[in-house]
Amino acid sequence: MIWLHYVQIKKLPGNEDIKLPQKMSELAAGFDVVAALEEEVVLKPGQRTLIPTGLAMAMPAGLEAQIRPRSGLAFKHGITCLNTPGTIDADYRGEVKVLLINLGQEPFTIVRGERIAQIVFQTVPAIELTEVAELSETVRGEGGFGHTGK
Ligand SMILES: O=c1ccn([C@H]2C[C@H](O)[C@@H](COP(=O)(O)OP(=O)(O)OP(=O)(O)O)O2)c(=O)[nH]1
Repeated sequence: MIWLHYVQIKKLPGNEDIKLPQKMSELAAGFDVVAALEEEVVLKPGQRTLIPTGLAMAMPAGLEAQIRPRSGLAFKHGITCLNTPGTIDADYRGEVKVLLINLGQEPFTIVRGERIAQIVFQTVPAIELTEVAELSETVRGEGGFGHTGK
């Protein structure tokens, strides 16, 4: 069964022309989001920039939204999200922004309305942290960071 979550989304003033995040196929996990830039931005190799989406959201408690790169932009141009996955908290009411970085060799131009990233919604488990003096024992113990070899 598919549980439907209701997320409110608002176009910020001056962004009435901006498309709402859109699934590009029936079962796509992500909603593509577009750049709400007033003027085009040229991202030089190694440069990062915060791109506005012109949108704000309100999710029910227990959801988060992740801002993830688009694989096509990453593969063809080296454009990715620096903080991937970016976290949008359910109580955040500011403009959703996308932190892009150009890891490619060429300058990359971003224009208004271009699909720059995707939003994937996730449920967040309710967690309560309990401080303890001793942790339960496991076979792995403190092994990590490649302790099982290649
Ligand atoms: O890619 C992102 C990441 C974050 N945000 C917004 C929504 C999120 O709820 C808020 C805070 O993000 P985060 O917790 O990652 O940032 P922080 O560096 O811990 O800042 P803060 O002290 O404002 O929480 O910024 C975005 O718009 N895009």
